[in-house]
Amino acid sequence: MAEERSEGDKDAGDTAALFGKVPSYKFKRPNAVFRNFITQDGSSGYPAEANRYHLYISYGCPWACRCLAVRNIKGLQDVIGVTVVKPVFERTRPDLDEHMGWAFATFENEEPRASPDPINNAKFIRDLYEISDLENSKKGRYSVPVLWDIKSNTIVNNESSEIIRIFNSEFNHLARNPDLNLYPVELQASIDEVNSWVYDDINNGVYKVAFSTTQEDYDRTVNALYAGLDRAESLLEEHRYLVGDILTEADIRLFMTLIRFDEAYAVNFKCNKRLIREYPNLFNYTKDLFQVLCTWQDSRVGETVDFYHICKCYFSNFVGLNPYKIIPIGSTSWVDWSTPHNRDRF
Ligand SMILES: N[C@@H](CCC(=O)N[C@@H](CS)C(=O)NCC(=O)O)C(=O)O
Repeated sequence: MAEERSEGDKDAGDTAALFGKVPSYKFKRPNAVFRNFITQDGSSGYPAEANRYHLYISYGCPWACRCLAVRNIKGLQDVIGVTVVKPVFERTRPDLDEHMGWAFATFENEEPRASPDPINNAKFIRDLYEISDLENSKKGRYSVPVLWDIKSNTIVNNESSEIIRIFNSEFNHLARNPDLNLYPVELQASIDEVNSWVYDDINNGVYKVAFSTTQEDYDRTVNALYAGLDRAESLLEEHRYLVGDILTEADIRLFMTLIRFDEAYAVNFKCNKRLIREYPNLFNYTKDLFQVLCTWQDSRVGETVDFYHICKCYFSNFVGLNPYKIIPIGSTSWVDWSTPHNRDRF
């Protein structure tokens, strides 16, 4: 069930490139460490049970939001709980080291839509990694999403591409939408193929652009990003979704990058050759996805998009890119993702 080559495995590397410091080397996304699977039959040691697992996310993070979107669209809201962290990093061990990371709200309403941790009463995502595996956690990357097993008190998986597959296939006996299959067998090869270039050029591509430290690197990565967007634009000329006419995980994965693009990536990440709202197909597709996901069986995936969290997260946490943490005025006020689109012509 795992992706043969998971995204985390592809780009092993250093963590300082991600946040805070200005890196002097090429951007590499570090490996996710926890890679266990939950299975319906329990054969993996982690059986799919209601209210046993908990998902920790940030609304800023596109990787975490894909997990939230799949959990919602499958109708697992009453089966898998969710806690949202605050959008801005904090010092996690002020007396010990310099680490800045995801923090839980200390009380309800401290920050809109962020909450205290109801499961572990942790203060930081870092605490969850240290409870699970202190030695490995010393490598120092404490990312979201985190899928937590309440019963054995550990992180089960922190790789979004795997968590969405777990939610898609392993909880069907508990899901409100068991028949929705975002990774059907007959489309798996096509989905994998699309995921591969969408990940390299677009999902992860925007980060490669942002963390380029030479003009040469920037030129190369930004050209790859726009080649990827152009490729998606022309695919969407022929079909409603990326892999034909049915919604798959490939769409949810692309959507989470597109919806952040004009606000965050075009500005803070220097991805400004063309905005998503200037691409006829990508713009309408993003609206379509937003609307389909919002209304599908009350999945309320639209609630996974929170521009307050997105802007606070992107403009505050990448200190090397935006040292004064100014949040630019942006355009969310005029882009209404719920306005008509032309995608139902297919
Ligand atoms: N491979 C991971 C990547 C997740 C990831 O990069 N999350 C970022 C937020 S967008 C994070 O939590 N970074 C915090 C840190 O690295 O300390 C996945 O797809 O699940």
